[in-house]
Amino acid sequence: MSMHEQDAVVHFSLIGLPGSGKSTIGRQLARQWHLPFIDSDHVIEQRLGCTIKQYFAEHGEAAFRDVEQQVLAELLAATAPCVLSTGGGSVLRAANRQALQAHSTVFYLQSTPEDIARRLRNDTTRPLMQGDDPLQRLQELLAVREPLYLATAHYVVDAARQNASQVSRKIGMQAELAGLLTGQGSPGAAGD
Ligand SMILES: Nc1ncnc2c1ncn2[C@@H]1O[C@H](COP(=O)(O)OP(=O)(O)OP(=O)(O)O)[C@@H](O)[C@H]1O
Ligand SMILES: O=C(O)C1=C[C@@H](O)[C@@H](O)[C@H](O)C1
Ligand SMILES: [Mg+2]
Repeated sequence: MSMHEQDAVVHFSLIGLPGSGKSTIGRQLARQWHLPFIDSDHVIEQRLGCTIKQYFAEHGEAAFRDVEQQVLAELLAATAPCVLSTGGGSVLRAANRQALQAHSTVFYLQSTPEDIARRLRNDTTRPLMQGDDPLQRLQELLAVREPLYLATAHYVVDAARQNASQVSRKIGMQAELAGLLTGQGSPGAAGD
């Protein structure tokens, strides 16, 4: 889909595997671009009144995906532009893929399971990462999701073996080159 097919209010959204840096980099971009930062996982937890991990344990993944779809639709329909970091599984539902593409410029943070597993080796918060073999889990997730991330993204960003600031800078340059930042304040002015 080309940019002119999108609605007038265009958010910037980040998609990618759990641990690929969506929340970290989204926060940095929002600061650079003087836009509000919204993390859909955070909004979901506020709405649920518990952590996503607890909700998964009590209600299962399908119930979580229903809430996620509802929250994403609401956030993407909002009239003020923002930087939106999504949950790692946001692309699993076609309705989410369509909403993300139609209402935002989508950046896929493409990383490797090896990189992410190293980064998350001490993490205990991500429900899908708590098995015996997180690397294998990430490889399985990538096999299912990579085609969906690629089909949803307007831009694919190589985020492997680079720190978050490097990735943010790269996205900033890409957005500037593509003329996506008109009216968004001065990119890079806030530093990173
Ligand atoms: N490019 C990077 N290089 C090194 N560490 C990073 C990078 N991006 C993020 N991190 C670190 O990796 C961890 C996971 O990052 P983050 O929480 O931003 O991922 P996420 O994509 O939002 O994950 P989730 O889908 O589970 O919400 C954090 O500790 C963060 O500081
Ligand atoms: O990859 C996933 O399916 C998930 C990633 C997190 O961001 C959360 O949205 C939740 O833990 C599910
Ligand atoms: Mg996150």
